[in-house]
Amino acid sequence: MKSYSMQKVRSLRGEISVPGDKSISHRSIMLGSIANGVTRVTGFLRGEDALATLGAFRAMGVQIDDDGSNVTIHGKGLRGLVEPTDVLDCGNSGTSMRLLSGLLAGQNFFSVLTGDQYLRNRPMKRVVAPLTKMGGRILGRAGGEKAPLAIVGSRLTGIHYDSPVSSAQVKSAIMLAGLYADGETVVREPHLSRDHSERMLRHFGATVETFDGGVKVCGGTELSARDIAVPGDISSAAFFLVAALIVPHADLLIRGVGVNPTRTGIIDILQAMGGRVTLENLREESGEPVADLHVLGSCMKGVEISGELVPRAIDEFPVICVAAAMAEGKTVVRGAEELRVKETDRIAAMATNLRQAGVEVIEHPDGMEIVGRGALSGCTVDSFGDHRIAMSMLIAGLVASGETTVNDVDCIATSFPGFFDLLQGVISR
Ligand SMILES: O=C(O)C1=C[C@@H](OP(=O)(O)O)[C@@H](O)[C@H](O)C1
Ligand SMILES: C=C(OP(=O)(O)O)C(=O)O
Repeated sequence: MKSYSMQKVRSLRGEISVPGDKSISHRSIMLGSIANGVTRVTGFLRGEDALATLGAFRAMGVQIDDDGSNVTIHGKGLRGLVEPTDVLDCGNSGTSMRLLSGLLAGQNFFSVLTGDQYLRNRPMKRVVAPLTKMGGRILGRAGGEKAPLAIVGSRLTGIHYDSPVSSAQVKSAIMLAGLYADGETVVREPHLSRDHSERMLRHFGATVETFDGGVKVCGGTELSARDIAVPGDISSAAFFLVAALIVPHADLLIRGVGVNPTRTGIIDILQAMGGRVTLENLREESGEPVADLHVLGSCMKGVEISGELVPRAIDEFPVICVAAAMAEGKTVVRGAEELRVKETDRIAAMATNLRQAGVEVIEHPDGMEIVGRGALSGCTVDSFGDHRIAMSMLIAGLVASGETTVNDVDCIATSFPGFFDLLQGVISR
């Protein structure tokens, strides 16, 4: 297992672009594969998670070419996938496993989904239960809670489902199953989660109706291939946003970042903390808003985060914790119990690691309190096998005294290939 050590930096400046959005990359392969015609994807994220999705569709008979620039998907239509001859390995990717569960539940073949030690420990009943209500037949370990999941493709019927969690993976799994179901499928959620599936389905010509609190899809409609330009991932940009805010006098421009309002909680939170982040050159590509983000070193203060902001910033909490530790005053996060069921328990992991860096952290079942002290001490910490914990602690290392070592950093490749080079390119010591 590789470790990486970071020393305190003197400054951070430059112009960068971050790799493509992970959520949109997964969905481009899924919808491109079941559409009629050829879908060309630019900006596809070649991280392990999205590549796991790509591998799964190749294993179901879809021709997907990658010339290093464009990914070209030769769509097979709604009913064109074929039974895979082996289990489908989703690696570390919850998005692959949960969305695939929905898509596979309505096929006319058998399939098995598995993943790495972290993914096999994450909750799957949240998709298995509603898919079973639709007529899906899915078995898994621990009574269907854990992968491997064995899926016997079945005839599905649309349902009206009130999801207890604000989760785009749950919502998307049910919507994808809904494409194969008789009648209409409606999903409601407590707060709006990312809506990339809704947007991309519409881009591919599906009838998708969104209303306050939910979404409706109708089964049986064929999709038409459409080209997709994947914007930069705001969840990857988040590490650079926080880096530039906490390094004194930093000045950074991040070009071409997806700024879908269901994903911009990080910007709202950092601005509320006093962070100088501005959106420039706002435009739209493939049905998704995109902008350049300009960020300047800032003095920040603690804030309270809860409610609808939580799903809008769900993957950014580890690095928000670093911003909070460098701010003045207390930051309180509540209503974020979902953080406990990500690649690792992100509340426990960040509490443990920030305490190592000298920060006072109080844990709650659904969140945490971080007492900002505007300074961090160098330390040695673990990634807990979680890419976002690894990158967050390396960002902390930019401003910590002495040296910060993060153990087990290979996981960064799941979402952010090129992270180290990009960071090295903007810092100076
Ligand atoms: O649908 C998606 O692409 C994702 C949804 C979120 O998960 P949940 O739906 O579990 O909140 C997020 O954490 C994950 O990184 C990607
Ligand atoms: C939670 C994440 O992804 P997934 O659920 O797809 O593993 C993430 O990327 O932070």
